[in-house]
Amino acid sequence: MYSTAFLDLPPFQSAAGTVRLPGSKSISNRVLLLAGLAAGTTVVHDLLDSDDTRVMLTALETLGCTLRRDGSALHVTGLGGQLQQRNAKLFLGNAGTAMRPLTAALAVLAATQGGQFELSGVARMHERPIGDLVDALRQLGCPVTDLGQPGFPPLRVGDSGQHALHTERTIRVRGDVSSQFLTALLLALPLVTEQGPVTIEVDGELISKPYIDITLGLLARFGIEVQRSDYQRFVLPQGSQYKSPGSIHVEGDASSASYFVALGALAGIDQPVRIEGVGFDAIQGDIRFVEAAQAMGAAVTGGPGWLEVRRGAWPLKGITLDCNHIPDAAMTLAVMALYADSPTRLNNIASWRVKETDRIAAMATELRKLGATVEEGADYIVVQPLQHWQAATIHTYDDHRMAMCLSLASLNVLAGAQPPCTVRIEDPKCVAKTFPDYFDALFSLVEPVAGAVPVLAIDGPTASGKGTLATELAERLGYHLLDSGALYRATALAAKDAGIALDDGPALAAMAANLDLRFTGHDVFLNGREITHPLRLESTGGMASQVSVHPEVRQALHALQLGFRRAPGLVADGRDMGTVVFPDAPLKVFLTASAEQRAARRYRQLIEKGNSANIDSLRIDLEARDARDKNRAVAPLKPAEDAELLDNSQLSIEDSVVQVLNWWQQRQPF
Ligand SMILES: O=C(O)C1=C[C@@H](OP(=O)(O)O)[C@@H](O)[C@H](O)C1
Ligand SMILES: C=C(OP(=O)(O)O)C(=O)O
Repeated sequence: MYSTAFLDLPPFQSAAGTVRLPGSKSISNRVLLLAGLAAGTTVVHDLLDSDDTRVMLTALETLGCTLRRDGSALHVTGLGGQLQQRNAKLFLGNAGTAMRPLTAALAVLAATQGGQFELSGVARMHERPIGDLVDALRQLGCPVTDLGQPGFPPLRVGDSGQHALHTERTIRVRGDVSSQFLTALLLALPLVTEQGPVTIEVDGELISKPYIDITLGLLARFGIEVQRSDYQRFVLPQGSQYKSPGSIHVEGDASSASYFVALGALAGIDQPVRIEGVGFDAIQGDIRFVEAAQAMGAAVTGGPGWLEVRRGAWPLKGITLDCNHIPDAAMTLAVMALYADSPTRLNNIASWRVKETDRIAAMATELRKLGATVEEGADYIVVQPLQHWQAATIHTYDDHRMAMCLSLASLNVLAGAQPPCTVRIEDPKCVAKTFPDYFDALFSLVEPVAGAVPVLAIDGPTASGKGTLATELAERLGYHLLDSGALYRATALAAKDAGIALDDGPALAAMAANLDLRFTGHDVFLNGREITHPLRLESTGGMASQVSVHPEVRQALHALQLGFRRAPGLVADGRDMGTVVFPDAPLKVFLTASAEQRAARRYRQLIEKGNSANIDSLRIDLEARDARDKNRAVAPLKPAEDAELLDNSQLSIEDSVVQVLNWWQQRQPF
């Protein structure tokens, strides 16, 4: 996951390959609640692991459910309808699928068994309506107290007393703000069917109907057959009991699939984008996003549990569509619309305004930053095709779908953007709500425009602090890191293992070309053996300096180094990154510090690690190494002509990082 302040997406020109989707949020949280209410153990396979499911899991544990992980399966032992905790405070983040159903279930349990629960979330959750559900629960006789603004969380359900509920009454619930209120009642009211059937009627036109089908389908898996008349009247039979199906599989998230369906439609030019985990047999209504994408031109094939998407019509075709049945996935159409030949109008999407953010306003604002012409109304949005693209910083409003949708703007070169534009996504970690690894999945499929993956080259002499600076920069930018010195050090260690003399250039080069080197986080493996510690030894550094004087060795490692240049970008640390390996790097920094300072730093490092050291001999070694690096025939250590010089003798690490990030920012088009 990218926890950076922003993530710059370089322009991409094609996409191909396979993505395996994380589990459906809507199914995961329903299954968790049903398993938590049922008696016995339910084994849940392929559960979504994200912010929204984590808040549900924490809530269930707080309430006394037992959770046990077993590989990719989760064993949930439920309450069997009996409260174990009568008092708890639950924090539910911004998960509508946790807040609404838990409110209903706990309101009913607290009222009938005596208890009191407080449910709260993030600030935005406290702006998302829940009043229609609260009204329905009050009709039933459940005590519900507004702890903030009436009609919005936080709420207290129950008052510790026991109450007879009016289950004989028809419970009326409005359905035109969110279908989750009806879902919440359907999931909770089987708890009170002992005396007779319970009837729910919907007031107003129900929105997002396919989500009710998910609810009814999963209730059926847990042994409860709801009788439904249209989407208007629902009867829970007398004596309904949650019966665990024993084990249950969560299909991949169909809303998350929409980004990759769009990717295939835009950029699956020679090869398709294959999506695994969700297919035409999906129980999620958002699978019908595929029809909308096809109407815009996508070429889609599929079967049970898979889809393959290629570019069909190009440019895409503008469409007018009532999107009420696919409220979440429809956002993706708004970005696809930029690549169309005519305007796209998405109708009946008023619910966008009460989701993670006001999505109609947010979408219009951010698409306009890219240069688009957008018209918004109370319940619709019209997006014009985009000809004159602008690089933009996209604000994401803590809305996962804003981040994922707008990432598709990075394919602008396909719509003729000249030059192709970088798209900056602010707060990329907001995707953690439903798809923590979204950007990794995206990067595994897309091919950047040639030369468009940016490199930030940091060169400098030994002990100048390059490694620390480069690591920190890579972390702040979300970029890959190339510690090119480590390649030379590993070559030296491999030579030692193989008994190759350090002055035998050709033999060293032959070996370096086939180096079996693996970087895993901070650990390094050579031929399967961990070399993280030996790699850092002073003696290894000395050998590396000898190995690196051979032109053949440098040549052999060149290709290996170029391979590190992958999306979204690279911070390359070494001695010839800016001069030889990445001469087109948009920013080259030559880092220095006085020999005295560098010797002192190295001395402190060694002493801290419990090694003995002599500062004078360290300084002599360091100066000898500088001389060797500066005077070697091939790729001598020197600043590139266009390098920024940074002497960090008197700077803290943070000062240096800020300085380099400022230079980096000056080179951005934003
Ligand atoms: O029941 C569900 O799982 C959901 C219903 C939809 O909400 P609305 O009914 O509020 O449109 C959808 O937007 C949300 O992401 C998930
Ligand atoms: C509306 C959404 O979430 P929630 O389940 O919180 O309503 C969404 O995921 O797009």
